[in-house]
Amino acid sequence: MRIDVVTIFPGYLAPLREALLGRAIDAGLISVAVHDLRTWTHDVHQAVDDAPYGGGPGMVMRPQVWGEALDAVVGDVPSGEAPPRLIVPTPAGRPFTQAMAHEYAAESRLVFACGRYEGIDQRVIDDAATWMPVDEVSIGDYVLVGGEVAVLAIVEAVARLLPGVLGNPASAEQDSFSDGLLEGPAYTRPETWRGRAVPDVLRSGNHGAIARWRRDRALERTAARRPDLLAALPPTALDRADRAL
Ligand SMILES: CN1CCN(Cc2ccc(Cn3ccc4ccc(-c5n[nH]c(N)c5C#N)cc43)cc2)CC1
Repeated sequence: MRIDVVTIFPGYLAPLREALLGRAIDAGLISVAVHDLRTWTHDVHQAVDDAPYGGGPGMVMRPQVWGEALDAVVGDVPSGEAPPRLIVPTPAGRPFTQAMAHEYAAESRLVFACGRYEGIDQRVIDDAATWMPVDEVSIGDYVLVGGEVAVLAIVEAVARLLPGVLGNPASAEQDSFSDGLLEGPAYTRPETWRGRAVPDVLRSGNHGAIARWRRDRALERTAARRPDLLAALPPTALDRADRAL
């Protein structure tokens, strides 16, 4: 997978080259190119923002700079080849979900536009949508200062789903949300730590009992922390034992 990121703060994306993602890049599983938006300014101040039409606080990112940047970064899409998907993080975006991470993992190329200030002139998104799929997404109901942190989160969520990136593919298969529930508590050695023992069932070797215990803890945690996920489960998702909990 090829990933391009356009931002006025390239250094914000440095963590993409660390650890697991860094190894995936070194292994050639993904390529990441980070582009400084100011490359496409033509004035001495390298201005990327201007006052909002209609008034209001803050500044809006200028369409001319973004238009030239996306034209250059996306480039000419060879005929017959699918254009990349453009992902624009924004507080007003569609909630980013694990299901979307799987959709994006199936793409051969993703381009990310990192806004700052009050966001990017809407005409940039509208123009881009005439020649490539565009998703305006949000990583959560809280307010950040720009799109870079969201790109780090989205790229990590997508890259870990790519074959060969995770050492243990089973981890991705047993993700939280993969069965619609939050995962339950996890334990490792020592058996007792600060007077707290690991639940006996986990040391019993009884795999059926362990699976049941884990399912029960996942259901309890989901009911307590994310009742919306429980309500969204199809009726067939809960068996008799689940309902007895
Ligand atoms: C008067 N009001 C009018 C509404 N604005 C709304 C607003 C507009 C931009 C910004 C800053 N910003 C700029 C680009 C950008 C991209 C993503 C995100 C982002 N935040 N939270 C997420 N989950 C995000 C994601 N993904 C924030 C961004 C903050 C708040 C506030 C002031």
